[in-house]
Amino acid sequence: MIAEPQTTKLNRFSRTLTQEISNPAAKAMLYGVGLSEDDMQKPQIGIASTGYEGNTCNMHLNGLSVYVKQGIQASGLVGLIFNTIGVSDGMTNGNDGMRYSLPSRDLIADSIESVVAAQWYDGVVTVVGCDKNMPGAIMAMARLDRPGIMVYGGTIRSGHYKGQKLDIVSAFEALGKKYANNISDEDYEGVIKNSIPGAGACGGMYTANTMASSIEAMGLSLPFSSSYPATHEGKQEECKKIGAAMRVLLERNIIPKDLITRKSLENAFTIVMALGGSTNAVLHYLAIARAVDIQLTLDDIQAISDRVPFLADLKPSGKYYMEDMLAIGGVPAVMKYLYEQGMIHGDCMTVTGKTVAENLADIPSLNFETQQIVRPISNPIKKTGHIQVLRGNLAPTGSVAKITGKEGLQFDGTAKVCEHEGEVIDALQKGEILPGQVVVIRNAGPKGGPGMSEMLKPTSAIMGAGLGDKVALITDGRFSGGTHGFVVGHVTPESFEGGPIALVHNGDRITIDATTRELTLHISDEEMAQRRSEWKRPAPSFTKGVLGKYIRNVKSASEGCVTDEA
Ligand SMILES: CC[C@H](C)C(=O)C(=O)O
Ligand SMILES: [Mg+2]
Repeated sequence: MIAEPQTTKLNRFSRTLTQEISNPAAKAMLYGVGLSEDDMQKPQIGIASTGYEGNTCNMHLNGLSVYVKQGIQASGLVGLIFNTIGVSDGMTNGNDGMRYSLPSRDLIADSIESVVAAQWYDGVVTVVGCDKNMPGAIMAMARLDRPGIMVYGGTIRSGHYKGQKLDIVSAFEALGKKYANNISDEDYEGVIKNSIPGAGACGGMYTANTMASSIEAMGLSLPFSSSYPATHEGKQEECKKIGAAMRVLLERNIIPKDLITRKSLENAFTIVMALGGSTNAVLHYLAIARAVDIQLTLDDIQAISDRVPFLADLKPSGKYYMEDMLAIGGVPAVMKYLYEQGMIHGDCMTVTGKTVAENLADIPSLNFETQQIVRPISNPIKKTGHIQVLRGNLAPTGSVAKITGKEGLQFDGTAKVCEHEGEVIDALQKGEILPGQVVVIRNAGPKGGPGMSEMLKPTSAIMGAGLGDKVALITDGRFSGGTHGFVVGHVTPESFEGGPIALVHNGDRITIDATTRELTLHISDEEMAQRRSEWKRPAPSFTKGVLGKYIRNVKSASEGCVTDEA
């Protein structure tokens, strides 16, 4: 019941609290937090920050949220900051804290959805940094039928030590070097002390930068959001512009569901492929698509990989950092190039209120004479995408490989089974990981882990030990964006569900073939059936708390590990 005259149509949701006579206590509380009578007529925007002090990816986000709020207030809207959680992937990779990383994506989504819906905000701005923040924020925005914009906290600057540039992966790979006696104690400490110089998300084309770049391509953040480093003044300017953009979205009632379409998801994945992004993008876009009821499948992602070349010489497998991208025109320049090549759909709407093509109109083109980071399509790093969906008797419902071609396209080897990622480290220290082996890490899936941990520690240790092109690795866990080498993750069904990965024995022959897209365990069907009849489902390692709840709810990696579906 509207009791007071309606002065604006933009407060579609908040007017329930500010205009309806039946919610006097809510209005009283809004006066209590400092709103004026004038403010009661204005649309209210929730500003969700995943800021916290303990993670470099997130340590500056509460500060950025204040700039967002300033821009929102300046645009005649009310901005109200709230916080939600984040888990540091950099700090949890290689330890049991990692079990909480992927579950944190859904916790973030659920908490943003809860606050925005319960508090009747008319729009939402998410200010996010570490890996799971971005997909979590977008999943929440997708569920909420009101305008939303994501602000990425920005990439970190590179660290420096003895004339070399460093990032977080340098610290992980230093461990492999230490095991292989390839680094002095002084340099080991030097790398650790100098890898991370301050605020910003991990600096290569790792998961945070992958998600930020592709979400920008999908149209859910302002152009350049993924390219301004965390400490660049452009980042603060972007925050201040959010208010004006939000006003346009409110006036035209453009909501994330209008922006997340099959075409814009294709744009997102085109950027993931061209830039050599993280395999985690597969999980996250499957989940984002499901949030808007688009049936995106692994085969759709493979189809994009088949037509989009891998072009960018960015870390982990390449030379450059995300901080280097701004100087060549950032993600918009890459998008423009791909748009001109017919690889990006220009007619998708974005949070600027303009289409992709309109946003790109004034963007300078990539200059292939002056920059070496992004190659032309005529001279790609790899003709097709580095992310490949493999199936076969070892992954009947799919797996996701990261194959840049640098280590070849086929690997034939013998299984070295590790029941936990820690066993890889032990085996490396004992010199038991040998050229020609396929390291199999199981019990690492969404239910079995639980939480489908990233295997950055073992893959970095293998790299650091100089075995990157001699050993392959398969797992029902997933990979950090920092992982490179011959690796296959997301093997489904996972071992906890009795997937064939649970039935591999030491010494079995395994073939990984990115040309036929097959993952094969060379045993007979009879032998497979025999082993299956002897297999017993393990007891879940948690029955209560977040992880117990996760084990009961999470879907397979091939379904994006969503937790909100029956
Ligand atoms: C360097 C890797 C980072 C910590 C990560 O977790 C990812 O990219 O997924
Ligand atoms: Mg990660």
